Amino acid sequence: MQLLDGKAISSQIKSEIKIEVENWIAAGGKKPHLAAILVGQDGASETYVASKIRSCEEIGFTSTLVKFEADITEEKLLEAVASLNNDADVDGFIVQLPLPKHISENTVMEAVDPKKDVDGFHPINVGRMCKGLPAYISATPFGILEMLIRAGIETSGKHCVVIGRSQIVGLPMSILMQRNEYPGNCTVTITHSKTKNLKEVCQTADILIVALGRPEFVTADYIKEGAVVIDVGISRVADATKKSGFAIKGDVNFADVAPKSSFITPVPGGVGLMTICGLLTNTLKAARKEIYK
Ligand SMILES: NC(=O)C1=CN([C@@H]2O[C@H](COP(=O)(O)OP(=O)(O)OC[C@H]3O[C@@H](n4cnc5c(N)ncnc54)[C@H](OP(=O)(O)O)[C@@H]3O)[C@@H](O)[C@H]2O)C=CC1
Ligand SMILES: Nc1nc(=O)c2c([nH]1)NC[C@@H]1CN(c3ccc(C(=O)N[C@@H](CCC(=O)O)C(=O)O)cc3)C=[N+]21
Repeated sequence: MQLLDGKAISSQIKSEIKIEVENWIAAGGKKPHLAAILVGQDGASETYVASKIRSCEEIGFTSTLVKFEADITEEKLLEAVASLNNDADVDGFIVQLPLPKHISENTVMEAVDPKKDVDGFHPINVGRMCKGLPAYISATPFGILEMLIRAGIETSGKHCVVIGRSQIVGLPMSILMQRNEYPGNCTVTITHSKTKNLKEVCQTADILIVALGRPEFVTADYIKEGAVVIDVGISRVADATKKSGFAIKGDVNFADVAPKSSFITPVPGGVGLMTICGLLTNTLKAARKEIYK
């Protein structure tokens, strides 16, 4: 078993981005500026925001957090989106998901200017990604691809099973893993809550990507000997021994699964840190106008 160490890989990527930023600024470019809108309280989102702000400071980006109470109207939220769209200093921004039930996530995602959509959630970016055109690739799938590349994991001809079909992780991940390029060329199976015999399907995976949002759901009996296991899950679970009162758990029971895997990501210290790198990379691309002029 080899650990896919998100901490080591992400700190390498961040130091590379930091140099890029310094060169960009030395050449007269402006400091990249990433903003986030956070509505209400969600454990995974708060974890993400805290981690993102720290990273922006480390690599020399400006970061802004815009916070609203959970009872904000959709109209007011759309106004906030429009104001970031029109703010010339902001290169890219994200609206943290999930949003409260009374707000349509699709309406909000479509309101974000595709040029500033560093989450890659706007239909234009999703469509361009599907067609293999230059696009912002959502940060988590992007981070996972980067991890596979940096660990030199072979993907061609492998069976990749993805648990979860969400717009933010499962779906884009599945599309990327089947593309005719490295990392990709997998035979992909997308699974979800209506999938029958999930365990048996997972047992045929050479690469298993787990994003369902249930702490420690995947156990050793789901795993083929030697599989690559990518754990995307982030859940806060009550833990009285921690100062914060909670521990962060993935969707994979690490202790159980690790001995059977060839490569495995830990949580924390795995995919989450790579997501941040994906977001920072997209923001640098936005500042340098690499995808859209
Ligand atoms: N590390 C990181 O950077 C990130 C972590 N996350 C974390 O990843 C997890 C998943 O997030 P997200 O994709 O947004 O979650 P969603 O809740 O949007 O999607 C979950 C998916 O899992 C499927 N699912 C739920 N229960 C089961 C089950 N018992 N068996 C099979 N499939 C099931 C759902 O099926 P159906 O479609 O039928 O409902 C759905 O497709 C969460 O813990 C989240 O916090 C998310 C983003 C980034
Ligand atoms: N519009 C939008 N885009 C997202 O990409 C998005 C979102 N909304 N909503 C919430 C989920 C969750 N998510 C995380 C990303 C990184 C960490 C992360 O950095 N985790 C670290 C730190 C954990 C810790 O603080 O201990 C780790 O796993 O090691 C966590 C969670 C992005 N998401």
